[in-house]
Amino acid sequence: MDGETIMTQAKLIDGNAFSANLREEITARVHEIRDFHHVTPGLAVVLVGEDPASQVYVRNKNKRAAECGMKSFEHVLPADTSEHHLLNLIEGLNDDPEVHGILVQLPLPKHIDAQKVIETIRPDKDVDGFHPWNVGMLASGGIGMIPCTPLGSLMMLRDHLGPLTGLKAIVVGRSNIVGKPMAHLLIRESCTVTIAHSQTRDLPAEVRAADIVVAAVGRPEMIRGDWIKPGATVIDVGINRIGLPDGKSKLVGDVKFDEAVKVAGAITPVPGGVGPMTIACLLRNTLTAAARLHRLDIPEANPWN
Ligand SMILES: NC(=O)C1=CN([C@@H]2O[C@H](COP(=O)(O)OP(=O)(O)OC[C@H]3O[C@@H](n4cnc5c(N)ncnc54)[C@H](OP(=O)(O)O)[C@@H]3O)[C@@H](O)[C@H]2O)C=CC1
Ligand SMILES: Nc1nc(=O)c2c([nH]1)NC[C@@H]1CN(c3ccc(C(=O)N[C@@H](CCC(=O)O)C(=O)O)cc3)C=[N+]21
Ligand SMILES: [Mg+2]
Repeated sequence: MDGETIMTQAKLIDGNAFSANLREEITARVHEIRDFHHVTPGLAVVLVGEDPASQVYVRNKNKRAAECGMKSFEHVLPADTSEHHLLNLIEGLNDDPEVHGILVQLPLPKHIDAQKVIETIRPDKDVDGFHPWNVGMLASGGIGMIPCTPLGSLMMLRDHLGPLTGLKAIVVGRSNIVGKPMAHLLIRESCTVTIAHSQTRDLPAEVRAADIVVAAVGRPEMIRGDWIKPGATVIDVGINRIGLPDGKSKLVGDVKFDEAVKVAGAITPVPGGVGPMTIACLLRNTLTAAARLHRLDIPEANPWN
């Protein structure tokens, strides 16, 4: 390297470390409500079909739930499960006093109407925050369940940047599970928010204007280093498994990390960024649901409502 080249390196936002702290706080609260109120938060995870990636997430969730002292209930159903059967299962979980949080892993097989499934979950047990009641609460400023991935992303942004007031943010992706709720959270934080998607004209120029970039596209390494404004904060939500020439595979985000890390002020890695925060926020939402269902007056872990 010649002496005149100034090499900068973005700060890595460590989702593993942040989520470990959050889980520690959650564990303390779980023990507290177990000892003082005799309530053990319970999370039910429903997986339909045998998508191997989903199975990994479900295993992670169960493991982390147990570490935090929560109960977890796993329902793995075959891919040809009928919609009727799935709705009945959810109604049972809605009525089960041991279950405080219900998560149905998406995507669902095509013969099942995912929206109908989401609308069947009791809003106060909807720890994903996908039920229209919770969507509306977030959009209109009420207190509902905040979707886990956007919440985890916001916690990392606030930890790194402090107040986000007045910053220009772009969310690339407009899905109901990541892009739209993320945009709502950033509006609530008084950012000036752009939402980009597949029909956006000149995406690189839109990204270049932003102080905060949230990438939730599902296209491996699509966002390049020279799209990033120098010093910007980059949250890479993408989880893409790509094949390598040697036949193995690895996880990459939606941002070309090796390029972006030289331009950004801070960036989340994949893995070890948003993914672990998503799981920690799921447990946080389950604790919150248990406290609300039992009308317990306990402080929330890392409150953002
Ligand atoms: N870390 C975590 O915990 C989680 C990670 N993920 C990951 O995040 C990524 C996004 O997930 P999700 O929101 O469910 O994905 P979806 O496929 O539901 O949405 C993708 C969005 O990206 C937009 N898009 C697609 N191609 C382009 C393009 N070329 N330029 C601009 N925008 C584009 C789509 O636009 P349009 O609407 O026009 O089609 C759409 O709005 C995935 O990699 C997923 O695996 C998801 C959930 C949790
Ligand atoms: N109803 C529903 N809610 C979801 O929140 C939901 C969903 N369906 N369907 C699938 C996506 C994806 N998702 C992830 C969660 C954790 C990691 C995670 O823990 N990732 C780790 C490790 C990943 C690995 O090594 O495989 C990391 O990025 O470091 C990733 C992805 C939740 N999703
Ligand atoms: Mg999707």
